[in-house]
Amino acid sequence: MEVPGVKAVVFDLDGTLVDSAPDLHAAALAMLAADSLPPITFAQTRSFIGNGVPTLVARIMAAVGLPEDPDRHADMVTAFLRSYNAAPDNLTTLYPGALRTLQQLEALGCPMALCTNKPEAPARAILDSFDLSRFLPVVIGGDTLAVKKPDPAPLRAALDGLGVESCLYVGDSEVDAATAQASGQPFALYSEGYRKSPVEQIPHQHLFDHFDALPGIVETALRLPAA
Ligand SMILES: O=C(O)COP(=O)(O)O
Ligand SMILES: [Mg+2]
Repeated sequence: MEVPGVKAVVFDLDGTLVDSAPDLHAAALAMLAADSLPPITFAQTRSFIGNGVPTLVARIMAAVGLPEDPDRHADMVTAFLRSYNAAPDNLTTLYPGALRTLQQLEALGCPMALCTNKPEAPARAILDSFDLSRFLPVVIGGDTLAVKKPDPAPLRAALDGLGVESCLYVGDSEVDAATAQASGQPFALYSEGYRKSPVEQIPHQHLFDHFDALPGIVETALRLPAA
């Protein structure tokens, strides 16, 4: 494939390749029940996803009326991860066409990586469980570096891992758009994930609502002049 433009594709995970909200919600409910706290709704959990587990837990604590308390927060993050890491792929599903798209991009010789705010261990477990690890040799999780998205460092680390300078970043959220912008990389927005704002309000260069559209977008992006 001619690649005078961007050199690779980097994917977000939650709300992009996989619909993981049901397992995140199950872990949230287990964490709350263990502390005899009231449950939150699935819609609440879904709306709290995007900035990593510590922020997810802080948002859950606020939603059930707990005051800010760093020690309790640390304990609840531990409880959340104990439960989540035990079964991160139980209720999680791949979005339609995602596997086929990865296969097509691999056939085109396109290097690919993962850059997620989910901690690296459950992110890798989910990739293994769906047999996706073979497509994504580089995985940067929310705890891989000292900073998370929207800091540009995780996406830059993914590029370094692939040995390329530019990519199309594919994600579902405001955080992903800000990460791409901060890194100076073009962004493809998947509209069916966990975004909170209308798509018009999320900066993007490409937009798709089904993975079948992504290979065509990637071919176009790879031929554009580098960002
Ligand atoms: O764990 C999160 O909060 C979000 O993860 P993501 O970066 O894969 O969307
Ligand atoms: Mg996401």
